Amino acid sequence: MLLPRTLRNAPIARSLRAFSTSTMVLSQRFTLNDPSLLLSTGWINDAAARSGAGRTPFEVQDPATGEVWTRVESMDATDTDAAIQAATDAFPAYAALPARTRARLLLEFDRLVRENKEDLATLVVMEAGKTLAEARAEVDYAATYSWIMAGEAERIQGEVLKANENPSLRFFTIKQPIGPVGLLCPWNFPVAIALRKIATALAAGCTVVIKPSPETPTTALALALLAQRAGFPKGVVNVVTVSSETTPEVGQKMCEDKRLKKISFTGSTNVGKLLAAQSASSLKKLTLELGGNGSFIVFEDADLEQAADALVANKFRNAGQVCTCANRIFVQASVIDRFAELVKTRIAKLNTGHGLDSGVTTGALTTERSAERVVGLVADALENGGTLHTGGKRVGTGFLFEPTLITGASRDARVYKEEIFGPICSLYAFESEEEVVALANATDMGLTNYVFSQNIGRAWRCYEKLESGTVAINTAIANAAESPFGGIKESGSGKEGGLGYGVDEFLIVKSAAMTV
Ligand SMILES: O=CCCC(=O)O
Repeated sequence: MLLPRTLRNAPIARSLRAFSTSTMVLSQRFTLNDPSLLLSTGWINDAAARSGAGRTPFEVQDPATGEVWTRVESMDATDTDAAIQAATDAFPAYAALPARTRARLLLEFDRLVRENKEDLATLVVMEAGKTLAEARAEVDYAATYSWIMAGEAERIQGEVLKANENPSLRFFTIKQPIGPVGLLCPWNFPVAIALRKIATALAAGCTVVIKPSPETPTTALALALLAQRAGFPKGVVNVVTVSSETTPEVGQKMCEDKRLKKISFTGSTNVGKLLAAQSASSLKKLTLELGGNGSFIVFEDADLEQAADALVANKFRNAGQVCTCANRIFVQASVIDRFAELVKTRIAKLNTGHGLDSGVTTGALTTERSAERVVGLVADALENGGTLHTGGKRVGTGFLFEPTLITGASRDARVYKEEIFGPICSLYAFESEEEVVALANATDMGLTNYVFSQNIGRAWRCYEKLESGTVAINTAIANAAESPFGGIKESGSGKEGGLGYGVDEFLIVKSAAMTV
């Protein structure tokens, strides 16, 4: 790989520094092929950072058991200031690298992510509670972004325009990296969403300050270390690890600090609104991937077996903690009983447990808070007329919850109105296409909707009329790196991934005029 001379030898020396940092592994449940990937402090200027205030590290729990398995240093607004300065200092030189150099660095980063797939997947299981199969799939999915963004780095181009009413005037545009950026990452896809944001920013020529969730700091740190080993220059990738106590001050600092030119956030709509308010003082550009309350619509002319397979795959993936998970499941009245039976049969084959144990198909909710919330949602659905067909209870000592099927809950139930973010399927009957489109659109959210029908005209009409960033037709898969992903209404603004869309979020367009 042809890198500038200053970049070529740097990774080895810097990696040695990383190895010398102490990590705390408190679990016998797993081993890593490369134990140096597990870091316990934040990451600033290509070195493990120690918080100056000497605070007690925060605990990271294994969601399947509730046990603490590692501790990570809790950083605050002062540490964030240092991380922002590192990204600011590194920006001019990084932004000036040729696009092909950035592409090569990204390809090496991509190779290292794939090479370390097993370790990254193991960390995902331990911090997020997924099954190993889901965690491996997440790393594969993550790497589709590092791969595609390497190509995107080379495709950033401007245009030449002729002024139609003035033949002697020409206009040009160039696209330039927006500057150092803040990436606020969620716990439900700690590798995929982080890498999607990191790779896109790096492709554009931006330097980054990453704030992972308190639940899932170790994978973000491992990604930073791999970025360093790939040869990204010092200060280009920085990570501020936060406890739940320091999260608010660090988020606010990142939004208000004028050195960061953009925030990309994935998380809840409420937090997205708060970050938007905090970013107002610096009029920071925002990409917000927020909550959903998507519909999964099954018409009587659908292939019901296919729809049931898709629903179970969609709804119980990551224990239902996916922003694109179906929330309100509308089934045409003539087939709802049969469909419920098909879903129940499939749920009976699921096995909830620790993600590293064999035979487990459904992992844990990531936090105690989520598990308790899901308990409350089921109780509320039953109080609002719902019938419980299967599931409905917590199991084990951690945050495991049985895959659950409810029918007949009213539209007053919280499972209808709120984003469930847990393993609950709640089915509602509808009569006509017009009715179900109106019901699906009667929400402030607009992320993803699903339509199952063999009638191509009907599927197309729904695609056009449903108010969401994405409509998936006869499939449970709503997203891929090639497709622009992002919500409308209160599900957010801006796009991630896609050809040109995601990277444009990290670029400014500068125009020029010239007389010829
Ligand atoms: O939670 C949201 C994940 C969305 C996706 O990347 O498919």
